[in-house]
Amino acid sequence: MGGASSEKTATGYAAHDDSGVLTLYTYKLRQTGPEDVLIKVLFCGICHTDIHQIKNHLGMSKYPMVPGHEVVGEVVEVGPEVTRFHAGDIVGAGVIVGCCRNCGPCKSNIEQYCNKRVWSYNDVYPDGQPTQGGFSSAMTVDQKFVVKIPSGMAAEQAAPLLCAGLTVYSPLKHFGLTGSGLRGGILGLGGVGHMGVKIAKAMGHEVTVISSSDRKREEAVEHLGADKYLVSSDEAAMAAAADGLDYIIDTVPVVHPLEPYLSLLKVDGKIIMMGVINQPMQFITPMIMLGRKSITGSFIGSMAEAEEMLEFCEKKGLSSMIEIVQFDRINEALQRLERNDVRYRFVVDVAAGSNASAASSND
Ligand SMILES: NC(=O)C1=CN([C@@H]2O[C@H](COP(=O)(O)OP(=O)(O)OC[C@H]3O[C@@H](n4cnc5c(N)ncnc54)[C@H](OP(=O)(O)O)[C@@H]3O)[C@@H](O)[C@H]2O)C=CC1
Ligand SMILES: O=C/C=C/c1ccc(O)c(O)c1
Ligand SMILES: [Zn+2]
Ligand SMILES: [Zn+2]
Repeated sequence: MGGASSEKTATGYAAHDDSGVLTLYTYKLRQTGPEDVLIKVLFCGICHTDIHQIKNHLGMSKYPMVPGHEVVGEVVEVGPEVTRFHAGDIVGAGVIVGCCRNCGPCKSNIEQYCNKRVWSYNDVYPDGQPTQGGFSSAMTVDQKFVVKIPSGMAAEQAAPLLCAGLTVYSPLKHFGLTGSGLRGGILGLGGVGHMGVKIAKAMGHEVTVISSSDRKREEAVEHLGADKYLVSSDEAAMAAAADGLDYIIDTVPVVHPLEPYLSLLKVDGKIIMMGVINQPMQFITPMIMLGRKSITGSFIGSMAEAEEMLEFCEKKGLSSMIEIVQFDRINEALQRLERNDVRYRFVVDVAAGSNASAASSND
């Protein structure tokens, strides 16, 4: 590996079109700037958003695209103005790698809501260079968007916390839903949903999983600690559970009716939409008026919340439930995730499958 100014390359798995298939791709890494951290990727979780982006569900995909935004790696080089990280540190990076630093959200430390946010992939830096994500041997990330992984946490277990964990922690904090004794619902028991169960339980909530099938019942109760399990098509069970929940975290990634879930909320209850759904959704207004209910949304979390969430998980001994995937089996994992066949997050073992050392330098 060369010095901070040498040109480096990384090798990752990239989508080249919307077919869903990733193939190996070598590209130029952004130069390690004064505030940048060069990370050798160790593990990267696979989020359903990666499928949305690879398959162009949002109509904004640019190829070649190296996805992956639940990144854990080892710092191998830092720019001269980096104060918070050193070579050898185990760190994480997530969905956002840049923001304007001047707007209202940036000044309020909720930079995920900056309109000039830079996404970790499928985006460009202000200089026009494409961003590429964590299904790759290396990433260069501004120190503002890097977090330290607590020393007691296994790197592979930490990866899903950087998107899935943060995505549930942030709205629970923001909407004041942290008190013990609250009754929470988790709609859709996938990567985000399973972290929802774990984090809500750790906050002392009574947690109901609402799933599309009975297949995950035993695991949800026995392994994740859910208190109740509802199958959304079981009309009698849904009716019996009406008016019982303070909030529902809705992680379903496709269009679905909202009325059955609004019915489960108490007066003043909230449904917090997480799924990225690029089609209109419907509800009739009495469903929210007659109960002062809210339909709201939330987008990942801030870097400050990411640090807080990692501390919370460390303190409570929380980790994710994962299936490790070899780097060259990434396409199989993507197909299984799309078929709803994962318990509960795939994490790609990037370092074991990267021939390239972190980043190759050509000087
Ligand atoms: N707002 C934000 O900041 C973030 C948004 N997201 C978005 O949240 C959504 C969920 O992400 P993630 O948890 O990674 O996804 P997963 O695929 O891991 O989980 C989604 C769950 O939804 C349920 N489901 C119902 N219908 C379908 C369907 N047709 N296809 C697949 N799943 C279905 C399944 O649960 P069950 O079997 O229990 O029914 C499934 O496990 C995605 O749209 C993702 O883009 C993700 C991270 C951050
Ligand atoms: O997985 C994290 C990203 C979530 C996301 C939310 C909203 C949106 O428009 C996206 O493109 C991604
Ligand atoms: Zn994600
Ligand atoms: Zn901003």
